[in-house]
Amino acid sequence: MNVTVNRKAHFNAAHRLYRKDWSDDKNNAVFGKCNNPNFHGHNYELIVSVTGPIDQETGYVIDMKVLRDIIKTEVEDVLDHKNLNIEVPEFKELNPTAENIAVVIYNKMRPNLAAHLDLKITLFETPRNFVVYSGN
Ligand SMILES: Nc1nc2c(c(=O)[nH]1)N=C([C@H](O)[C@H](O)COP(=O)(O)OP(=O)(O)OP(=O)(O)O)CN2
Ligand SMILES: [Zn+2]
Repeated sequence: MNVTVNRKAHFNAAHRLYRKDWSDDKNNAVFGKCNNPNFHGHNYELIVSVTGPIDQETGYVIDMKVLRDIIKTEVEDVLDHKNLNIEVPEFKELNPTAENIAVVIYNKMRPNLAAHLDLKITLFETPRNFVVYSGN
């Protein structure tokens, strides 16, 4: 019997969507206002979902306090109030789209969880735009 434990978090970050190897015209055509050279920001809302069996002794799938601390260390401390393009090494050569941010968060969280637990990342970039990544 598997149960999913969910923990919400949030962070604020600035970014610019563009490719260095494209012309200004092409970046503007593809990314529009998201290609603003002076960057723009989002209030990202994150849901981290961990699925697995209930431990018969503790009644936990995972201790939510442990999950909270992993999110703080691996996500909030790294991304909150940062310029993703400039300050976060993973995005030096990777466009910080919602899709890529979700994959980066997954890859940072995954090693901190026991192998028998499944991980799903749901990331809201705006109240209406969100992505989901489960590692495949
Ligand atoms: N597939 C993706 N498409 C877009 C991404 C992305 O990460 N993945 N990102 C952006 C922009 O960064 C931003 O998210 C767009 O903001 P905006 O158009 O203002 O979105 P809103 O939901 O706030 O606005 P609406 O008025 O509801 O459209 C663009 N595309
Ligand atoms: Zn944006």
